[in-house]
Amino acid sequence: MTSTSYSSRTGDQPIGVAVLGMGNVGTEVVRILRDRADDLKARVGAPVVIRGIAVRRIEIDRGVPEELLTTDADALVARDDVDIVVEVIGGIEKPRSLILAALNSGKSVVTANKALLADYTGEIAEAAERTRADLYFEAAVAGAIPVVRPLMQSLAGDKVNRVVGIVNGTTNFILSAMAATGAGYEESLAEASRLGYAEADPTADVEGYDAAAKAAILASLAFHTRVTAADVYREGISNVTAEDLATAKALDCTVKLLALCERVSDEDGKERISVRVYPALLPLSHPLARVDGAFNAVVVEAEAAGRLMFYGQGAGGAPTASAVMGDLVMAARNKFYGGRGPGESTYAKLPIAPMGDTPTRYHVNMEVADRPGVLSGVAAEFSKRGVSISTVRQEGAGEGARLVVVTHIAAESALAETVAALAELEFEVIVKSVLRLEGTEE
Ligand SMILES: NC(=O)c1ccc[n+]([C@@H]2O[C@H](COP(=O)([O-])OP(=O)(O)OC[C@H]3O[C@@H](n4cnc5c(N)ncnc54)[C@H](O)[C@@H]3O)[C@@H](O)[C@H]2O)c1
Ligand SMILES: N[C@@H](CCO)C(=O)O
Ligand code: NA
Repeated sequence: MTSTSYSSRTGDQPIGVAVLGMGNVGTEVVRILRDRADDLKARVGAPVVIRGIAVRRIEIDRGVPEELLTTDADALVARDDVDIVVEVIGGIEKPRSLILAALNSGKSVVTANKALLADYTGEIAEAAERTRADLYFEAAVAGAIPVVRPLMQSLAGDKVNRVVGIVNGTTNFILSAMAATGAGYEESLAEASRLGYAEADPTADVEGYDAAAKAAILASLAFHTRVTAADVYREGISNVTAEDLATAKALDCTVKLLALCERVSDEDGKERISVRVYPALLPLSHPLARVDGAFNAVVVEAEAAGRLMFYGQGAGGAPTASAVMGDLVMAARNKFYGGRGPGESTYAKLPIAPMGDTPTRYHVNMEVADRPGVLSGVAAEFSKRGVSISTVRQEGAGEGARLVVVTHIAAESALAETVAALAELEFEVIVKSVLRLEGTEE
């Protein structure tokens, strides 16, 4: 006979919450907790009460009673009247020890910290399993957009084959501004920081680390396999030029920083997973091409469900707080009624495919001398390595003519070898840029 555990709480006993960090996200979480206290009580079954808010400096006026503020996050987490810990500090070491302390003592944790989850997913998930504590992190991927819960729960009975998304608001904001108005990279980044989208260190955004952490989380959920940030191939947007965007426009494409998670087969037909983040050309007809500004979108392809698309605000204090609050209500209900949210699922343990085996299409932009034999010489280098050419376009004539080759699907390693060989040709070929082309079938 199985036993069922019910909470012994009554509706008079509040659920105690500790909020760690009062920056962009924490400020909005605290505001909603205070402004919506009656609704939250009705939705949970018991009052949800802030026991304390950990901040770095008390003296700043934050519009909350001063007695709620503390600089001692460890002591706040350890309080007996704290049932749920909301971590919105960011960073790695401090939140790691606070989250582990909370989980080890059976407290529920809600976090928006994708960097931490992607690096320490094993340690944190195992701590939650040991004490059967709740660990919720909807805000960690694509801000307000429900995507963690759909993968973990709604699609738990389906087989997910592919997840492709724009999951970083800052870089999407920058690329959209550069494409639409020709705005500069630096000024767009400064604006994204001012609007509260960028990480404390925006290198995490522009170099793709933030998107890679989110890709690791998405792939873990989609493929029931533990994937960490180190498993994700990553390129950021710092090398994307105004010329790349102009090229994209001429091809009826745009450039987006994509997170791609997919099942791929090795030569023996065994299943592996490929998880990667890079800027890529995307046809304007693709649904992700129309996602602009700090908006994010995630397309999930599942065997029975087919294609699903999730779209919305992927960054910013209030949208992210919405996702945190959804998790907080879940965790509070579990405290009140008993029961537990879903834990980590890693049973499939699929291997990660090396980046060199990853199949993609490429757009190769070359400067060449327009002389007899050059085009056939270039084409020969592609065909020698099994990289099939889809289209070739020449622009200009004489020295410095442009040759633009678009390939069919080829392995990353074959393309890299081709580019290296082109540089060795006796006639002059300068590869100006190589952009991957996603969102097409061939
Ligand atoms: N801003 C967003 O759009 C967004 C979206 C999704 C997820 N996130 C994640 O949410 C987390 C918070 O992001 P944010 O934008 O609010 O960051 P933020 O830098 O605005 O806020 C963090 C706050 O925590 C405080 N803090 C740092 N160390 C502390 C400590 N030891 N004790 C108490 N307070 C401490 C800082 O002073 C700061 O006020 C990060 O993990 C981030 O990756 C942010
Ligand atoms: N810095 C992140 C915040 C949301 O996770 C972004 O720009 O998407
Ligand atoms: Na989300």
